[in-house]
Amino acid sequence: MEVPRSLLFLPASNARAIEKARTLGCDLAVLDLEDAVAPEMKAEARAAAAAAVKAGGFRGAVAVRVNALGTEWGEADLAALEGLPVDWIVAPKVEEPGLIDAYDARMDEGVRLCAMIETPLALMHMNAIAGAGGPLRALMLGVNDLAASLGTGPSKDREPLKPWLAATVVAARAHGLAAIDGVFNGLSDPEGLAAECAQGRLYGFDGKSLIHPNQIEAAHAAFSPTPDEIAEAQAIVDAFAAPEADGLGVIRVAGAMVERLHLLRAEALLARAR
Ligand SMILES: CC(C)(COP(=O)(O)OP(=O)(O)OC[C@H]1O[C@@H](n2cnc3c(N)ncnc32)[C@H](O)[C@@H]1OP(=O)(O)O)[C@@H](O)C(=O)NCCC(=O)NCCSC(=O)C[C@H](O)C(=O)O
Ligand SMILES: [Mg+2]
Repeated sequence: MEVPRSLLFLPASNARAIEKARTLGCDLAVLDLEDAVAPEMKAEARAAAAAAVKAGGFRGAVAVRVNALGTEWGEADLAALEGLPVDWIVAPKVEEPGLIDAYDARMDEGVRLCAMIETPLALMHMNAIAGAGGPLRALMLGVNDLAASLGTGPSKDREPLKPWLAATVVAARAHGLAAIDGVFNGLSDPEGLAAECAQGRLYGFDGKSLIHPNQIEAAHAAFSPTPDEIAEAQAIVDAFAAPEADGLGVIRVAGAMVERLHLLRAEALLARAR
């Protein structure tokens, strides 16, 4: 599975943004039907998202964030995507593992599901949600809704959200899912964005959700393996491939102890770099 590094949200009601998204290098364009679309525009946005997915032309993969099942729009959003070449469906505010089955029953075979974790109840149920199986392939933290529902105060480095950044990565890793970091709301704060992308990578996230085209490059810089990481991983692979490493579980590489678990990690990093 290709894990996206950059997931660019755009309101499906914004035709110009859809056109623009087709020209951009984001790994995944997420046509939003939920919070970026006003209630009176929901039906129009749904039709626009379906038409855009059908027409294609995106450089990367394409997703639709539907309204939650249980809202007055959720069922119709999913029905409108039936038979269309959508790569991912993003499900907002998932709070119960049973919901994953409900999405599964309404999704075409082969379409991947990304569950958004953005409420206190979701945090409490995260292990069960992540382990629900079916089409679920990723967890995405919804930091705006989460901060609002937790009542956290403003903080430069996301101090109050740190336990939940880590918990999301833990739940994703425990069940073999991709972990996607939340959005950065600043539109003209490249340093803040770079710092937050780096923080997400440090916590173990695979990619970041974005809100503006000018955020794509920072996500790619943070979530792609660096030349140093590639060189280090290649050195580990080469060292274990050497005849003298035959039958050894632990060796010395560049002055450090390296075990076979590091070999697996190095191989995964090289695969991601390719
Ligand atoms: C935030 C914005 C409303 C800002 O829009 P605007 O001021 O119009 O941006 P610019 O003038 O700088 O735009 C320059 C050009 O780029 C295009 N554009 C802008 N944003 C996007 C985008 N997201 N995707 C594609 N293209 C975009 C403009 O059309 C201009 O194009 P052109 O005229 O051809 O030069 C706007 O950026 C925006 O709507 N962003 C997305 C908002 C969104 O989808 N929000 C929902 C998800 S975020 C969230 O809440 C996650 C989660 O649920 C949580 O709880 O945390
Ligand atoms: Mg949200």
